[in-house]
Amino acid sequence: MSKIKIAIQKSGRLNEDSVKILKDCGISIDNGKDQLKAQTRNFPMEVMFLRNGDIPQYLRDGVVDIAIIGENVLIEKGKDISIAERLNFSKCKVSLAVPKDFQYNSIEDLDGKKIATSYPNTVNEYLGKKGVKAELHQISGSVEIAPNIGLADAICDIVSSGSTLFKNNLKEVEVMLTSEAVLAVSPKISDENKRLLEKLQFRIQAVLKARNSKYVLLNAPNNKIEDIVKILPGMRSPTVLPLAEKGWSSIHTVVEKNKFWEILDELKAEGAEGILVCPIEKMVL
Ligand SMILES: Nc1ncnc2c1ncn2[C@@H]1O[C@H](COP(=O)(O)OP(=O)(O)OP(=O)(O)O)[C@@H](O)[C@H]1O
Ligand SMILES: O=P(O)(O)OC[C@H]1O[C@H](OP(=O)(O)OP(=O)(O)O)[C@H](O)[C@@H]1O
Ligand SMILES: [Mg+2]
Repeated sequence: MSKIKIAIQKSGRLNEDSVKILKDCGISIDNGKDQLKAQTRNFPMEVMFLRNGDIPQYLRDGVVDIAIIGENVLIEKGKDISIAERLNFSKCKVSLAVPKDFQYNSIEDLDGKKIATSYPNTVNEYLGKKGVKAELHQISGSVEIAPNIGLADAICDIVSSGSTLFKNNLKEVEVMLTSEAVLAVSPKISDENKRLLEKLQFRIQAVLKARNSKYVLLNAPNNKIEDIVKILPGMRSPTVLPLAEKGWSSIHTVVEKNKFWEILDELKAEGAEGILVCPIEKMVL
């Protein structure tokens, strides 16, 4: 039987969440630590632990069938590689930044300047579109230090909380792109492994929907059910069950995680009591 080969980052920002999402899909990796390759239980899959930056080439060559990778890396050097799922973790921006005292008004201010970056293609494309010419210095890490040691006038790198920029006395002036972890697919994947990919995608979607939802249970007097049901969304519609106490019911439904607090206030105003909010493990619509 065929096995689908997946690449995940060996160590770094994506590693832990990549292992976690596979685990939540019921796929556990056998002794992954310090190995280049590992087998899995419960799914015909082989895991390769690779550097994030090397993964586009492995996908292109068909050495691996699929990979969990930062979208920014695909934009930089894997535009020919397709994305099957967006995974909603490792969210970040790729931005241009300059020293705080740089009088920055527009992108034209970078014309003729030196920019240090690990993302030369992304910067060149962005500047090209704006008609700006700059001199690029490609470095592979600690990019934010470059202006302070006189290597460059500006930088382009990943920004998340902004604390690395802050610590290096820099300010973000242009957001070139936003990124998150994605499931990418080799153009050389076989038909047999495409079917395994579909199975995996089905599981990932169930996990992501569940992560984004809460199961809500509450009690309400029967004369309030209609008003409460109007507030509540549901997968089809909320479940209403009678309580042992006459005149009262229990209402159950699924609510989107980021809408939950708002709905809670409305529910209380309508007389809901004993509200419980529970995590959902998997969700199939
Ligand atoms: N501060 C951050 N916050 C959120 N996501 C980030 C952050 N830094 C990086 N990422 C995302 O995680 C990916 C991996 O980053 P990480 O720094 O672990 O590896 P790397 O040095 O880019 O790659 P390699 O595995 O090739 O050494 C990045 O491509 C980006 O998508
Ligand atoms: O806006 P922030 O929240 O500060 O995050 C941004 C920083 O995070 C990443 O580096 P990382 O910590 O992965 O170190 P690395 O340079 O060794 O990859 C990135 O290269 C930035 O330097
Ligand atoms: Mg990094």
